[in-house]
Amino acid sequence: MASPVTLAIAVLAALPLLLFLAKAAWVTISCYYLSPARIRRILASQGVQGPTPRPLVGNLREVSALVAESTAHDMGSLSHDIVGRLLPHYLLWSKTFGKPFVYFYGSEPRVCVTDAAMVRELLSPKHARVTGKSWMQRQGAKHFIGGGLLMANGAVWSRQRHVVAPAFMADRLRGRVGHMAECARKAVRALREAGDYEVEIGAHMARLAGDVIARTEFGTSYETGKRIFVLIEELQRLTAKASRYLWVPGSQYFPSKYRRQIKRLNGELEQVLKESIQRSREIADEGRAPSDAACGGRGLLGMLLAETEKKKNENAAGGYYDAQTMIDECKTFFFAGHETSALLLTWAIMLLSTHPEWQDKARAEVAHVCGGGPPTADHLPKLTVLQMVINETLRLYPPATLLPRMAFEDITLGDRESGGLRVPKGASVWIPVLAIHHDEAVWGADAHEFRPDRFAASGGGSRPGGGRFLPFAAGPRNCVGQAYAMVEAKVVLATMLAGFRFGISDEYRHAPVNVLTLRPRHGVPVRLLPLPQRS
Ligand code: HEM
Repeated sequence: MASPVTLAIAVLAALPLLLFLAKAAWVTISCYYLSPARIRRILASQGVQGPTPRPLVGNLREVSALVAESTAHDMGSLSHDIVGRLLPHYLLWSKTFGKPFVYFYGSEPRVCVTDAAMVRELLSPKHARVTGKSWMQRQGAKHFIGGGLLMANGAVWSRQRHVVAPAFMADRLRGRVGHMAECARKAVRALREAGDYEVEIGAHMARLAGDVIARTEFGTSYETGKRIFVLIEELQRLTAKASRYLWVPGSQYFPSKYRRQIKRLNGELEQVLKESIQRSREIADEGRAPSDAACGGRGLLGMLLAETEKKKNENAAGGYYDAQTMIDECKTFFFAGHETSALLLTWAIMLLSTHPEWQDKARAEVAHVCGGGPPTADHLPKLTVLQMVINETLRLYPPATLLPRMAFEDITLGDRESGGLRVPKGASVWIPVLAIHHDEAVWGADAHEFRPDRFAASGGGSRPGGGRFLPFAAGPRNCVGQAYAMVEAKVVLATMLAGFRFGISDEYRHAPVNVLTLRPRHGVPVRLLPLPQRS
């Protein structure tokens, strides 16, 4: 039997481990039980109710079951009334518990807010530093975009935003229009030469949007960057699978087949990006970069390289653009600048194919403004019908259907005296953009119809919904690529309209689904009728 001295030594030796385990247990209980329960109580005291959450899993099972049921089949008709299909839990719970209501995504409380004034306030500069992306979101995106701008928070986000934002200013965008038009012309030429009567346009738009971002921001092409896009897409798919159990405490450390695959693919992606960045750096160092190429020129990669150079010259320690941040930022922009734009173009072509009267109007405007030539920076503001079509597409089919913001401090939305909403630290506010865009109280009885002229009063502008048009979010943390995306959409759609008449294929099955972004489950097959081209 051990003597009391030996026992005391053993206890002392094990003390750090015991303390560590006790701390881990306390943090787990606090994160997964005490804090969510506290937030639920505070919200309930203000009348904010919701479905009863189960321990750990919250209301995840209900959300999954409702969405699985509503999206089990294609839509019977080509209706744009898609809120019940994509956000069935929102419809059910807002009806049952009123607005706002709260549900639990695992142990993360999500307060669903639609009130226009509260949404505006939440997205305003007032809360920009004290709200951001939650642990769950960051963990979910960690392996395919890492700590780039989209997932950064607080002071780090602010600095990163400050560095990249100038790359997307209006004066710099003018220089991109020629490249975008060239990419679009190449795509139209390839489609005409292939002679395909019927094509799945989504795949072509994804490739074209990839070509545009690769060329304008990274000084490369879709073909060269192809491996990057393929890897990001694959990583996104695997990460979504691996994240299904993030609600289980410590699950991020469990070994799984997905995690092994993610590690391997992420390693490959980072290697490809490192080589590409190194190549650009060498070209810039040798002064071989053409004046308008990405490196050393106007593109994002050029700005990031300049930033790291600046840090090196200043000999600054802990600069925000170290090698890993640079790689994460490249991943972020390859991802964010590609998929959403491709979806906007795809849905716009679906809507124009099914509304020939708007297709004719938009084509007539393109012919009138561009005179049969490629669209230029000076033409774009004059394409107001096209602008209305793009806005109406983004209203009906916003690629990002939900906007999440976690409160890192207690915040109050609205006037506390007159019934403002106190959002406790640790709660996420979710803005259901899709539901707001389809709200009849905002847009009228025809809210689910494709009626681009509702944007006519503002000359194709974006404000008829009184600040409730949010495809790019709003405030300081809005989409940094918004102007870029609009320029790109106009250039591509103008070129497509000049190249073809399009109609929806009999094979088209209307089945919008929300897989991180709002996409057509079976793609969008269209019939293309080539139009005569100016020689
Ligand atoms: C139709 C096309 C696009 C749509 C609908 C769209 C939508 C959005 C939305 C809603 C956000 C806010 C997300 C959030 O905070 O949760 C966002 C952020 C962002 N977008 Fe876009 N986007 C589009 C195109 C682009 C393009 C072309 C780029 C890059 C060239 C881009 C880069 C980004 C980045 C980096 C952020 C994070 C900004 C920040 O947190 O400061 N997006 N986008």
